[in-house]
Amino acid sequence: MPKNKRARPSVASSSSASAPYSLASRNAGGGASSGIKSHAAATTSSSANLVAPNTSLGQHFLKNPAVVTAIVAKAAIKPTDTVLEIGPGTGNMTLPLLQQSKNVIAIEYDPRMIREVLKRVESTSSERKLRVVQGDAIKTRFPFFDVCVANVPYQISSALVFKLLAHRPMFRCAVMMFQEEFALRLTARPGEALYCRLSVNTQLLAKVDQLMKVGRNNFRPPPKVESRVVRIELRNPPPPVNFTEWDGMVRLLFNRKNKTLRSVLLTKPTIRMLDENMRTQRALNNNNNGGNDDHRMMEEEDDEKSAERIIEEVVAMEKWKDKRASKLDLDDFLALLAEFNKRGVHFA
Ligand SMILES: C[S@@+](CC[C@H](N)C(=O)[O-])C[C@H]1O[C@@H](n2cnc3c(N)ncnc32)[C@H](O)[C@@H]1O
Repeated sequence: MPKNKRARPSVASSSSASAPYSLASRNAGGGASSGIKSHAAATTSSSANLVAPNTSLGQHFLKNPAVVTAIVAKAAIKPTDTVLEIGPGTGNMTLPLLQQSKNVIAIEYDPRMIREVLKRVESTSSERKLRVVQGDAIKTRFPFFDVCVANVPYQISSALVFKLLAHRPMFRCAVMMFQEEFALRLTARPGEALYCRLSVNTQLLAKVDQLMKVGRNNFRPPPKVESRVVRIELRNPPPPVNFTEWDGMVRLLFNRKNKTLRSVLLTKPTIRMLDENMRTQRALNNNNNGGNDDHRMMEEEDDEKSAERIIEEVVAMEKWKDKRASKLDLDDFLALLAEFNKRGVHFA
């Protein structure tokens, strides 16, 4: 796996995090509506692109206008849309996004970049449509948006995907650039080498499409790895599953994805953790169902069994015997979780 050398930025001080910047507010009342420059010209000739990139912040700017145009087209932005852009940098993608949308809210960590992107819209018809928030996108509360577009440092990819999967209200889609291997993990299928916890969690909550490959030389400076653009659309309605518990189970099973379920689940620490969860769950059930005799009888039967015995029973079933996480699909994981829950075993 290619290692990304860029470090995640340290968190901005709370006083500076999430501070909105807007030329519109600084310049209210002034400025002609000259319209933004053609994007090709803006990308290749803007002084913004002369700002020294800080690669420790993942600053690899898209320098090929054709790629920018293709990404913006894939986002299918409507004139009524609010677009959330993560990491606008010098604004190479921000400008065409502004042209197509009602407004753009951009979250950028580096104040130098914020100055550049604001400079590029100053005195244009887009000026009032742009709001830039300074902060770490992972720690900043997202505003309402219809479409998210992002070309971010690859080391925040995972946190960003999980943040988007959990975001409500649901948005129409997110079009995101990722390191190639990360993008392929999002859509990996059972049995493929890249199939992992990220794959099943993402596919449980969203539909992901691979849109295009983007070579290293489309960036300034070129990153060490190839990139891909994907579209993420949240499943609506979301699946009826407790995600914390689902992720608890999936995380355990993918720790050693090529081992049998039996050998992954029947370890001392796992049994201890599941026994603890069972005790908590039983205590809660007893409180909640104090007057329900049928339920109490079922609980008493379950009470006799330890997590270890229940795991033994489940992994011995024909459906789960000798199975490994690396070969199970979403329906298998859902069925496995339901089987454990039915027997009182919980993963969170
Ligand atoms: C790969 S550059 C992309 C810039 C621009 N979108 C483009 O395509 O040319 C990533 C941008 O994200 C910003 N950034 C890095 N970490 C960030 C974070 N945690 N939150 C918000 N922005 C971040 C960087 O400063 C940089 O401007």
